[in-house]
This record gives sequence, structure tokens and C-alpha cells, in this order.
Amino acid sequence: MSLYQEKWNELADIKAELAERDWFMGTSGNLSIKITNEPLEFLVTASGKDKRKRTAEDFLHVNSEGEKIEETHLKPSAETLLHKEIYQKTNAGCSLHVHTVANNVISELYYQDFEVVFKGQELIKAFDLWEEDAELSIPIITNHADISVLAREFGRHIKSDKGAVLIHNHGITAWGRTGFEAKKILEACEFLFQYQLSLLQINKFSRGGVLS
Ligand SMILES: CSC[C@@H](O)[C@@H](O)C(=O)COP(=O)(O)O
Ligand SMILES: [Zn+2]
Repeated sequence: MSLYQEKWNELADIKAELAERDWFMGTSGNLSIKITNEPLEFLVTASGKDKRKRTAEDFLHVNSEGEKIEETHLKPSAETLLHKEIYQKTNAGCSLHVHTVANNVISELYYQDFEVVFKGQELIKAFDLWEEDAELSIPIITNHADISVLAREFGRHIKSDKGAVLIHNHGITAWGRTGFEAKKILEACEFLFQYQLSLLQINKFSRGGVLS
């Protein structure tokens, strides 16, 4: 099997798993996987598709600038520039972007801090934070309408081969050296967001006297 086909299948399988979680509401979300380093080439989801469906037109082959390098009527994801930033700045091999209610609400709640911080949570170990007092900070950036402005701001927060950035009232992009690692980071983030929202709800009720 060619490297291209191998990477296609890997990304299609990841897409199917995220679809099972219902993380592609209203055609949102986009995914990419690196094929080669030199020259930098990757597969990225076609724009505007229902990403829950598995079809032969799901991904396009693009170059280091995120421009298509195959004959096709398909358009690369509107957010291809964000994926490109990751591959240009790190050794990441896969990047996953999803919109969920939990990541949107967290991005709204902590937007004024430009980050959401997790501490004392087992799942921050997904980011290789092993110390007992370790803290995970996930940056929150403005959802600029101009994608090149968004990509530039996003790029400022790409500091390692794996990581995650929240875009205010939009979604999250998570990446890792492999597809497995990118998915692990994404799932860990979504777990932490859901935990935080549940805790805030319980605190609200108990502090408000409903449970106390
Ligand atoms: C209508 S979904 C929101 C889109 O504007 C975008 O944020 C998104 O995630 C999907 O865009 P796409 O061009 O299909 O990759
Ligand atoms: Zn998006």
C-alpha cells in the first residue's frame, strides 16, 4: 500500500471515530495528516462536507502552503492555514479541529483570561505533565474572521509537537506527532472541559442552596 493510501486510511479511521462522538455538527470540523516532510505535503479534509460520511472525496492532497496539488473540483478546508502553521512549526504529524458545545462554553467562560488552566487532574498526563502540582494551560484566542489573521495568532501558541488551542466560541485544534497522539490530546481536552462544566454546575447548585 502506498504511503498516501496508508495516511488516507489512518485519517479516515480517525474521522469515523470522531464522527461517532458526534463532533462534526453542522459540517463543522476539519482534519489533516502529514504525508511527507520534505517537501511538506499533507492530506486535509475537503471544505463544507458532512464529515460523518466516509467517501472517496473526503481529503485533498496539499503542499506546504495548503494549496491543492491534485486535479480536483474539491476545495481544501477553509481552515487549512491553521493546519499548515502546525506542520511548519513542529514535527507534528496530525492535526484535528472540532467544534463541541463543551469547548465553546469553556472558551466563552475563560476568554477574558486568554487561557483555561487545569491542575490536579489525571488526564493532563496526556500532555506529558507528570508532576503532582503540574498545570496545563490551554490558550484561548480570538475568532478572527480573516483566516490569515487567525492563523497568525494561532501560530503564536504552537510551541511543541503536541498541543491544543481553543478558538473563542468556535472550537479547538489539537495536534500530535501521530494520529494516535493528536486524538489522545483532543479527547483529554474534551474530558477536562466536560469535567469543568459539570463541576461548575454542581457548585452553582450546592452553593446556591439547592444541594446544601
Ligand atoms: C459551518 S461550520 C464552521 C466552518 O466555518 C469552520 O469553522 C469549520 O470548522 C469547517 O470548515 P471547512 O471549510 O469545512 O473545513
Ligand atoms: Zn472550525
